[in-house]
Amino acid sequence: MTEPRTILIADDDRAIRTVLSQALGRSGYQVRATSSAATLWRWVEDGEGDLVITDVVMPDENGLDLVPRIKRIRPELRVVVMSAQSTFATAIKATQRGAFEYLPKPFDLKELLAVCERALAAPATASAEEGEGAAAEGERLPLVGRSTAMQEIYRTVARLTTTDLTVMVTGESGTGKELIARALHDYGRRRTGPFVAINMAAIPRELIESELFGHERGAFTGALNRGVGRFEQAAGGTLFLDEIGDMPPEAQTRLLRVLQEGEFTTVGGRQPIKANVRIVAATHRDLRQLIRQGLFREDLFYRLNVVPIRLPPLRERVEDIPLLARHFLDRARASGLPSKQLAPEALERLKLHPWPGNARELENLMRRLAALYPQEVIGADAVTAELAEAAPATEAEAGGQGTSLEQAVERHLSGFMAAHRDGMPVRDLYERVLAEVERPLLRLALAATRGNQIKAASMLGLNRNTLRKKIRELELPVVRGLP
Ligand SMILES: Nc1ncnc2c1ncn2[C@@H]1O[C@H](COP(=O)(O)OP(=O)(O)OP(=O)(O)O)[C@@H](O)[C@H]1O
Repeated sequence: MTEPRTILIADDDRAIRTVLSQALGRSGYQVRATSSAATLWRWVEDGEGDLVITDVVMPDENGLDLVPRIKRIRPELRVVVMSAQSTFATAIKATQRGAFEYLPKPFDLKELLAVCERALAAPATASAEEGEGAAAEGERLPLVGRSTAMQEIYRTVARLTTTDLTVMVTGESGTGKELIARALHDYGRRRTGPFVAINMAAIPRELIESELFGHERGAFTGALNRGVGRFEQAAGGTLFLDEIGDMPPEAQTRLLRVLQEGEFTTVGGRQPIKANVRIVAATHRDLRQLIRQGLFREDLFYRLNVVPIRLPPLRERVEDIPLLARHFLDRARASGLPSKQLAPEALERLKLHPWPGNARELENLMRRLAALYPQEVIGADAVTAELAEAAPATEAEAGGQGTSLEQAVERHLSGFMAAHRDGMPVRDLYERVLAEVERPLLRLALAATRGNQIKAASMLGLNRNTLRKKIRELELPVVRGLP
């Protein structure tokens, strides 16, 4: 029999001390619990305990301030921080000050037990976590929302700030994917380096490789000088590959090679250059489906999807709406718009909306309300009116059931427009949008005819050669005999 391990608990809430002591005791641990930071500190100084679980807000001292002090005198002693102030700032602070894990309250006892087990099992590294003393502890952190889903994301982001792992952020348009990428950079190891973003959907396909990797003079028509690519610009920092699902196949192959070999060459160049970037990729598309359709390389997916972060749509975390709305009104005021409040009924109204454009749609709505409505307190009517104003035609107005496809397309397109409003080359929008429709249409027709192009062409009412040409242009996979 090995000696039972001792866990030190500090929390000023007696009920929590009791519940934790019982649960940990039942699992075979020895427990000492106190309501004060001072007592915990004395125990630690005396060399007691194999693990610490501490609350943040205690009457005599903030638990977060205690963590670095504990790490200084007993670097091997793991500290788990729990807090009811479940903000992004708490998650980041806990991690950067050297906590082993951060648990937003309320948490599941099973989860706590799992954390304790991990904390006691993992070999102790004597060095304090690297973030300690980091410049960016972030009092004015940009990520808002306290839903369970967001808290899980904060914990993941906080943990990832001490690593250089590749991250894949997925979520609908406007859910905050870029914001997460920035948070990973701003609070990560590479925060003093550059943050460079590139949006695959906003750059003409034929230029993506040279944008990413740079080009030599004369590498292609129009390349009058050597061009530095984003990989080189981001050296020492973070490279954000936005809308990665829109990356053309050749660029995918090249990117895969860079990830495998850790170096790249410019377009037209021979000299390998060391890649020194942390990669964060993002997409609103379903990459697994793109893989099935032959449009995204599976091997590249696994290289990028090292740590996946899924951002839930706003309609799945309506409890975040009041805080977010407040945050966006504050931002509107900071940009010179009048100060506004939302009446409780207005907030209730906001919670009923489906938010196809997510946080971005809410942000735009708050700006409009701040700009257009004279009253200081915004009521439910104003919200309803503005939501109706901005919405695509409703089913009833547009004539019932038959228009649902049109609505779906319109919603998709408005998301597309919103997503690219900052950097979309507007010249070929018509073509691009038609291609968006063409691709699934042709794919489905080919699937329905088991890849028989003659039948598919006749089904579509297209000339066979036209279909063949389109298949080539749209880079559709040619598969025969599909079920
Ligand atoms: N949790 C959040 N807290 C505060 N602001 C947020 C949050 N989520 C999103 N936002 C804000 O909403 C807007 C849209 O976010 P962002 O651009 O990061 O979304 P995205 O998912 O990258 O969108 P797209 O896929 O369309 O590029 C930004 O102004 C961002 O600051």
